Amino acid sequence: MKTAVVWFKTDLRVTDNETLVKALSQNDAVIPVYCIDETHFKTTPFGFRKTGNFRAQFLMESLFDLDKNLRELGSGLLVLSGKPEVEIPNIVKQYRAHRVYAKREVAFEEKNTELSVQTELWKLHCELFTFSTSTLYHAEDLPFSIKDIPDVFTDFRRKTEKEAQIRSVFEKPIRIPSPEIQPPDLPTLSELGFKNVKIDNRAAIRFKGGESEAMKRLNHYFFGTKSISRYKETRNGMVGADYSTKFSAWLALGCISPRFIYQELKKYELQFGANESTYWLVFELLWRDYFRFMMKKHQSRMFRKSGIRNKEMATVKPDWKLFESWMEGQTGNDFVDANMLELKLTGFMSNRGRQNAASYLCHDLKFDWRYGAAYFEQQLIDYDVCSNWGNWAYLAGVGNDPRSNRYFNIEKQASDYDKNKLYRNLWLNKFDNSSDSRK
Ligand SMILES: Cc1cc2nc3c(=O)[nH]c(=O)nc-3n(C[C@H](O)[C@H](O)[C@H](O)COP(=O)(O)OP(=O)(O)OC[C@H]3O[C@@H](n4cnc5c(N)ncnc54)[C@H](O)[C@@H]3O)c2cc1C
Repeated sequence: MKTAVVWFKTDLRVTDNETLVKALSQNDAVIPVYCIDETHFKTTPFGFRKTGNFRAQFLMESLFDLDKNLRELGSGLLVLSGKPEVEIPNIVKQYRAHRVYAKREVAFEEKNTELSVQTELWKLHCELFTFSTSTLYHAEDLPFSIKDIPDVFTDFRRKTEKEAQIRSVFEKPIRIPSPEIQPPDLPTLSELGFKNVKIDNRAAIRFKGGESEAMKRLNHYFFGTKSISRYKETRNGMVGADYSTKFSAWLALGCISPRFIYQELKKYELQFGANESTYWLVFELLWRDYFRFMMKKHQSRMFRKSGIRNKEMATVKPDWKLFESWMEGQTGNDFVDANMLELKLTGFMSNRGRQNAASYLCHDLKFDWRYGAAYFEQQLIDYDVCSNWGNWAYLAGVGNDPRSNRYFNIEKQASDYDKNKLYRNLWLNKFDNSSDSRK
């Protein structure tokens, strides 16, 4: 009897999960496993936690939902805590598994963890099989080798759209043969060292983790409200649930795949018509792909202060009081402050807000951009290593931007995108908006 471990990471779904499907087709039984990696909850060299409470909560909800979905297919999720390079081999030994299947990583730390696990598995004569499962276009289908991918997005997009095809999705398995798996005992936020998350009733959306919630959000945005047909005009908005898709948090943890979104988008277009807005979502998902491919191409250079351009940025000696005022939304610039408060109190900020808040830190305060990226890493509910560090480097002027200085004139941005101060008034008023805490 051939038994394999499926090691879930940021692919917390059963639909369109090639890793799971391949493990099922090549083995008699599989053991779905998630390891709560202790390093993900440590403090980084920049002084922030790698994961903050909003994402921790979202992760636990996603694991709960994945277990439920796996159980409906006859299996369940085995949840471990510790170091993957210790915990995954232990499970392999316990179940005498001969293979481990997992998502393929591209970023520096994640890749190192993957390699450490692989090294330990080799000692047990167990092989690690990995699959690229998080992009719209598969890396192998691109019209360039990774090292030749253009460093300018438009060049990448045009050629890719012209010459590559998007693969179809992997259907959800019908049944998962597994040994009996006890329901997981997920840690509470306080066990992970966090206070309970408080819901601010001004939050654009109540993000709840898991594939089931991701599907609900997609159906709401596409077929329920048809908001997708207006996306191109509304996507720069800042107030409310439906100015943009809000798919990011579910995409970041892999509760939904970009190819599944694409498949549903095509269904929607057949039924209700295609327009510039429906296309624009593909355009944005291509940005997401792009930062992942850039990470694969440039690796640890994506995290350097001088970035992939090896460009020295003129920064000032760190003034931590100033940095704190930025984090706390107390710089005195009302547009930046409103955005930073939204991030602090909800774990989310619009794309327009992120661009302005990042530009302000890099170009107005002349702060080392990596501190901003590290704070976002802690704080964002939708943190994705490639999208976060890639966008930050881009805005700091050391990344993939062909323009030499992407400076945002914040006053102009505020009057263009928040003309009637609706957004600023929402976040800068003084009364307490936090409501009940959730368990
Ligand atoms: C400084 C900075 C940091 C960022 N950090 C992250 C991050 O950690 N995680 C993350 O998912 N996005 C990040 N983004 C990109 C973008 O701001 C968010 O994806 C978006 O605001 C999420 O809201 P949405 O899902 O409603 O987006 P929508 O406008 O509905 O876009 C749909 C999807 O397209 C993708 N997308 C859109 N814009 C971008 C972009 N510029 N780069 C990469 N993907 C994009 C996202 O997956 C998003 O969910 C960052 C942008 C900036 C400027």
